[in-house]
Amino acid sequence: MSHTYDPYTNVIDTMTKAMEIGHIDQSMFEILKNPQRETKVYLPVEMDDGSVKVFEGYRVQHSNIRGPFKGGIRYHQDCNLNEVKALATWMTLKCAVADIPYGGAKGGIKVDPHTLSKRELRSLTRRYTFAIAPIIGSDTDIPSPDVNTNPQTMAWVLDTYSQLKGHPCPGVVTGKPVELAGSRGRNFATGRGVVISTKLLLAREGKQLAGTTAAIQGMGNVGANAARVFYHRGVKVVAISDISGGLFCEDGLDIDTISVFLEKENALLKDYDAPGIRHISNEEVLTCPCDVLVPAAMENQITEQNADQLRCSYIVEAANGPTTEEADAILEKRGITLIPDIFANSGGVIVSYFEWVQNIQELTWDRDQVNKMLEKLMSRSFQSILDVTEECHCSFRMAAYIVALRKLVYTEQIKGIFP
Ligand SMILES: NC(=O)C1=CN([C@@H]2O[C@H](COP(=O)(O)OP(=O)(O)OC[C@H]3O[C@@H](n4cnc5c(N)ncnc54)[C@H](O)[C@@H]3O)[C@@H](O)[C@H]2O)C=CC1
Ligand SMILES: O=C(O)CCC(=O)C(=O)O
Repeated sequence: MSHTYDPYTNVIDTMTKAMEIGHIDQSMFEILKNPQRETKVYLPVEMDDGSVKVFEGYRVQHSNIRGPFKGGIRYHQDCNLNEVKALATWMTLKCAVADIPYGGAKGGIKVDPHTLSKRELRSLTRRYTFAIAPIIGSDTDIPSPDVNTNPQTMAWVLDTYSQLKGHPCPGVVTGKPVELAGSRGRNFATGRGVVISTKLLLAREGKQLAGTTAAIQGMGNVGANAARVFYHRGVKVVAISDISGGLFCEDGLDIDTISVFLEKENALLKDYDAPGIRHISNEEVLTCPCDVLVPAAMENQITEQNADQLRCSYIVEAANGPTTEEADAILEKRGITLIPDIFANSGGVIVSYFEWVQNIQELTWDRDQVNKMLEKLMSRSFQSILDVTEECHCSFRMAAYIVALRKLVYTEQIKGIFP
């Protein structure tokens, strides 16, 4: 039966199932069911025409059981508290799966940033930073980019926060420009991690990246960088899309040329053309024939409405929460193997961790060192997920949740919350 999609219900239901399958102490669940803190702020901004507009913003701090709160900031017209709660919860689970010493948080502002000038966007970001400044900091809560935010946004957050404190505070955000103490490799990291996840999955089945076909929904930071790394590793990227629609080419798209086109301001795929390319809808990108489907846009894209029509063998979730619970069940029945978001897109937060470590130690690592360490950490956490699929005879999603929940429960127990 179809119902209104609620990402927070999705994550809580999935956690509930994982607690049962993984035989995890249920008493802990009451703690993880609710975020530790939900902050809602109202942000007045003077617009370019002299009027004043008030925007709604959020920062949800789900858990700091395993370390400081950590997670991105999203600007989107549909952003709301429930979505941010789900995203914050996924961060807690993701950092536990990756085995990095962070908890989970997420922030957002309900705004379509494409309707604002650069000055308005900067004012809004500064207002938001002032509003959440009392609850963020290098050892408390460390934001980073997410949908419609980027290194420029992080530079504004960093500058505002540092002015408030009266000294440079590079460790307060990650995903900063390299010139402002950002890490080499962070911008590519989530996309690179998606490719590492795909490689690990295929290797387990005796297959290789080269020669595989992929379709990617969303050509932003994550999707576009995954597409580039795939392309350079010999993957045939047959379909891609952005908010304006999709492109398809059976022989594989020229991702380098398309990437150059997308770097122009306000570039949209609907305006791209080249011989042999067919313009298709966003829905068709999801259902086109390919080996690996990579949803890299928003939540709620693979649903009970289209799960039956997918023509891929594997799904690698680059976005957070792209698959609904109902769709998950259909995919499992159909034998489509899915690598879940809390592992597949963990490359971003893993390299954020490296950035923070470099900031604290006042060191800089080179790109090779970052990429090597990223691959090492992801291989290690993939193995821990694989072990649980074998122990509990469950899907990769269930196994990843079990890995995370066991660590969270154990940490809580050794800290001594329970008698
Ligand atoms: N930026 C990061 O480091 C990380 C991002 N993620 C997740 O990855 C996903 C994408 O994030 P970013 O690439 O950073 O965002 P972005 O803002 O850079 O790009 C989003 C892309 O998706 C497209 N898009 C938006 N709605 C769409 C729709 N309905 N259909 C098709 N395309 C659509 C946009 O046109 C754009 O190409 C989100 O779920 C985010 O939470 C996860 C981990 C880290
Ligand atoms: O890099 C980070 O801190 C987190 C990125 C993020 O928001 C995510 O993984 O969903």
